[in-house]
Amino acid sequence: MAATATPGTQIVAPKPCISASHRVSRSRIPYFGHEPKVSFQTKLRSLSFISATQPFPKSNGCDLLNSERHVIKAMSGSSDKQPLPGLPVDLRGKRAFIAGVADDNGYGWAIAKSLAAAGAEILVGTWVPALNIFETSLRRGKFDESRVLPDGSLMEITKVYPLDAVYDCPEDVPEDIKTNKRYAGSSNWTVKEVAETVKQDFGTIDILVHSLANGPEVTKPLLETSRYGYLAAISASSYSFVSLLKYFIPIMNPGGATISLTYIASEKIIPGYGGGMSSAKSALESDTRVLAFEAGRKHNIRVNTISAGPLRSRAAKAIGFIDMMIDYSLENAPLQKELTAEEVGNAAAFLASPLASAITGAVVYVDNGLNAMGVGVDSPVFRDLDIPKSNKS
Ligand SMILES: NC(=O)c1ccc[n+]([C@@H]2O[C@H](COP(=O)([O-])OP(=O)(O)OC[C@H]3O[C@@H](n4cnc5c(N)ncnc54)[C@H](O)[C@@H]3O)[C@@H](O)[C@H]2O)c1
Repeated sequence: MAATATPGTQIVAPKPCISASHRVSRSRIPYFGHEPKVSFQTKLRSLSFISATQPFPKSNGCDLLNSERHVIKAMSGSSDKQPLPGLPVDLRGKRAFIAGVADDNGYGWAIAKSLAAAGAEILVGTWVPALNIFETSLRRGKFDESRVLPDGSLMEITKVYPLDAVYDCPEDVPEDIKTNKRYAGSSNWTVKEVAETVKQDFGTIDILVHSLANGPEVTKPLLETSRYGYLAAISASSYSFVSLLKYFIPIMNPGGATISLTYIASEKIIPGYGGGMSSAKSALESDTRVLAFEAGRKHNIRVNTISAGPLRSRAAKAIGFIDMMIDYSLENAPLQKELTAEEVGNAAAFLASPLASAITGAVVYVDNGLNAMGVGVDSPVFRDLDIPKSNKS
């Protein structure tokens, strides 16, 4: 089991048994459609209002049998799953694992929210050095404002797993990382171990999201990038996706979907996006096609990547020129508006849903159309051209 606490809760238990903070709206009751292999006790423990160290409350007049009946109903999928009107992105009964969530500013968080809004149960994988602060912030309610879903309920994260996607299994972890104090207190965080723990906890998942990247020399031009920096960028930003699929596909239900995040620097020159990160994104896109074939044929799993426009995330701010890229997009993209993380989240929810059942091996651009431009129309050479400006009404 992962050595982390489980923030949030998913189940509506009978009122006398839980505090108000544990109550969630009816729309957040999960459907455990595919997981009968897990024991009832394990399921109870995995539900976050009962932590692994806290026994199920027996005092204060709780009707335990009633509670159990209630939980069993939620887990059995026998809840009244009514068809929604229209053509909705309906992910009720699906479980998603999102790798690369460590705050509420990035694409991973936005994708988690959109998947949750569509009804999916949310598990996240958080980089070990960022785990403590993320869990503490979650617990203290620092993210509560950004947890609000369109229906007014709060996004619930059923479990946070420590993860370092640069390591596949314990044998790969070097001594200096094993003894690093930022890793002390966490265990089972290599990709293989996380997949095994998710399997123990929940049996299966339906959606896998890779929203992580790292390039230690990203601020250096490619010509000045070391072999170490280049390979580290590929390892953290590209191979990590291959590794996640390798270990998670065996616990994914057929018909499932996987999504990663890429950037236009994979195919066009973006000065400033260095350190081998452009190469890493090219590899990620190429792998998306090959993995789509392999995962599609063998497991009926779809593999897509979203080429997202610029967002002021923590990782992007570290590169140092994100505001320039946002300004450039505002000036030059067909749609003259700032891209929101939610727009990428919603595209991911669509791609993960049955509505996208024939889409695989694709690079899907969610960037206000910037990728389609052949020139930057804000260049002074175009000053005499009558270029339409958006009507920002
Ligand atoms: N922000 C942008 O402008 C932009 C544009 C296009 C694509 N993207 C891509 O979106 C994805 C998410 O990035 P973001 O910009 O939302 O920033 P972010 O900081 O929210 O996400 C990056 C995450 O990667 C995690 N991470 C780093 N190394 C890791 C490792 N070894 N194991 C596990 N997790 C690790 C970090 O802790 C962080 O949570 C990345 O793939 C990024 O390249 C971002």
